[in-house]
Amino acid sequence: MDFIEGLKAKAREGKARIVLPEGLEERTLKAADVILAEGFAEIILIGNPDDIKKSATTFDLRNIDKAKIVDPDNHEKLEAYTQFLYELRKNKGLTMEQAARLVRDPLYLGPLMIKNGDADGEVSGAENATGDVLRPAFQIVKTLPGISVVSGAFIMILKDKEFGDNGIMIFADCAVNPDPDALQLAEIAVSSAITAKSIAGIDPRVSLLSFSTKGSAKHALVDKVVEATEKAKAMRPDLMIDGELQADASIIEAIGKKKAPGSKIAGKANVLVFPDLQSGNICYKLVQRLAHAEAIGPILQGMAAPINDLSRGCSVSDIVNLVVITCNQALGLK
Ligand SMILES: CC(C)(COP(=O)(O)OP(=O)(O)OC[C@H]1O[C@@H](n2cnc3c(N)ncnc32)[C@H](O)[C@@H]1OP(=O)(O)O)[C@@H](O)C(=O)NCCC(=O)NCCS
Ligand SMILES: CC(=O)OP(=O)(O)O
Repeated sequence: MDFIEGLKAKAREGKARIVLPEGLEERTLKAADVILAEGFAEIILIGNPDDIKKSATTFDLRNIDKAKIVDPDNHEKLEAYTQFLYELRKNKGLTMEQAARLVRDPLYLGPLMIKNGDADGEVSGAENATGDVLRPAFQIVKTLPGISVVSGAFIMILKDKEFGDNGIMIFADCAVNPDPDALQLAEIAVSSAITAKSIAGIDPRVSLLSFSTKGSAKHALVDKVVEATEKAKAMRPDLMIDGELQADASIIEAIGKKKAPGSKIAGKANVLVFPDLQSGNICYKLVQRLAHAEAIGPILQGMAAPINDLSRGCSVSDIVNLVVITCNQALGLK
């Protein structure tokens, strides 16, 4: 059984309730149809019910009637959620009028449903930018205890099975933190190791990437990665973490041996931690497009409930895959 089919089988056991706030978006609707046909999740679509039904007919989607549809302008919990949001955010200056407007925004409604126990997880971002998906999630669902920085990881499924574990690697942070400091980078490395084990099912070998390997270059940007590596090792001495390593030294055995002799990670890394969001986001997209890798994510690491983002460039199968991951996260938290 391949990786995704294995996760689908697990998801089927618990049938998590996944809310899709972009219920009128074409790829999202098509993905919902596939998921409902395969029966591994319950789907909640946010959007005007008549418009959703019209689109389902236009796209010839036969399973959408199995979804629960929530009209953001007219549902039984509108007032309760408005009051809830107001209470939650009034100390941040939110007024009742603003709360009443925000609860009609599907990107706020999804996290509100999760926080109130009406859904188990959310996937969105096929048409909205990442920041717009993240802000309501951060404000309403917040982070797991002990986590100060949420980050975005991709499970990369490479065509070349020689890399990672049978072609599976984790790349992070590719989505959230534009310029993490050393402590944040260390936390991202630890969270990525946890994602590798708990979601991808691989034993993490984490490399903190740089343009330098073990002192081959001197620069403040390199110092940050060196410090982050030390902090990550101190946070979790039980994990296999090393840095600073260049990309080739991380994944090519002969180069790892030459540039970082003695490193247990060099040449064998299956979790790549990028020094900032410029490098992480650029790199995952290049590997996805040039090497035709599947990129599943960004999976948000460290959220108190599974809320995951999509790239606006996603395909229907990318959405299905991320819903599978979200179901598995939700079942893991139950
Ligand atoms: C994540 C992001 C949306 C935060 O936006 P922001 O407007 O600067 O947010 P703020 O600093 O005002 O914080 C808003 C809330 O989110 C929380 N937050 C922000 N970043 C966070 C993080 N990485 N982890 C956890 N919480 C975070 C803040 O603590 C704050 O909570 P509060 O309002 O309850 O106090 C912003 O960093 C961003 O846009 N990142 C890049 C996203 C992107 O474009 N990625 C590329 C494509 S995937
Ligand atoms: C994850 C990501 O890069 O999202 P987008 O392509 O929508 O900016």
